[in-house]
Amino acid sequence: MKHAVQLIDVSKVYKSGSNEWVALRDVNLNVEEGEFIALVGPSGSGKTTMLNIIGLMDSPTEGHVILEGKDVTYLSEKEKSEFRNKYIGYVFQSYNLISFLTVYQNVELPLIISGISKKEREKIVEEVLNLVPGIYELRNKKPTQLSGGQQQRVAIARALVTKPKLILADEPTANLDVNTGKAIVDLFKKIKDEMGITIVMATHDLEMLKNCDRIVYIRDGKIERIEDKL
Ligand SMILES: Nc1ncnc2c1ncn2[C@@H]1O[C@H](COP(=O)(O)OP(=O)(O)OP(=O)(O)O)[C@@H](O)[C@H]1O
Repeated sequence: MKHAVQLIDVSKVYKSGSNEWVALRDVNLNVEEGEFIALVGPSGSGKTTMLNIIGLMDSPTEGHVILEGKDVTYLSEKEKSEFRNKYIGYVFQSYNLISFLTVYQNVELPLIISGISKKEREKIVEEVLNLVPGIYELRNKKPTQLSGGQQQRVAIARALVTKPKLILADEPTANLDVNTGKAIVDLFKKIKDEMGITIVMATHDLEMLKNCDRIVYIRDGKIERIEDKL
């Protein structure tokens, strides 16, 4: 099976003045296409740094990032941004929706950035609003009028609208109560099983962990162990 993501000897050192902080050290990881990987580790262990490096939002200090079989470590900022728009969807803990845009406009935005025509955008946004349960009827509302679970479903719709091959998610259920969180877990299950999208997610949510394929335990910037789920 083809690898969706490969990290080869990846290290990340943050420098501020004369201080250095090693956030990742010699990380090696292969993620297969269609796989759901959960990153688990204590606060400050390097999960977000790893997601940012896989998502081309941050560069490694050493090592290589291979996405879709292509070494993307040294692409220019413009090339990285094109790659991100085409290939990757992001879901954050705090939803990161734009407050002055409606649900519809939030979901539409990545398509505007990708230069898709208005007619085509209408078709795709309609499709995605129907694909994610319970948000079509909210399409004219603003994010502040929605519950946390509804906002997260809109954020997931926004991540799906460009038909990414990879979804990166950082603690997507951390701000939600158990029942609302379960709807998000079901949605990620659907994204994996029905859409075949590769998922890499930092999470401590037990319901989410039940649905992933492998759990990668991270401590002090290193992969401590990888657990296969049966
Ligand atoms: N821009 C930065 N500059 C300096 N240090 C940073 C920066 N970003 C992260 N770090 C440090 O790198 C380490 C790893 O941070 P990271 O956010 O990846 O951890 P995490 O596992 O995602 O933690 P949490 O679960 O709390 O979000 C932390 O010690 C953090 O303080």
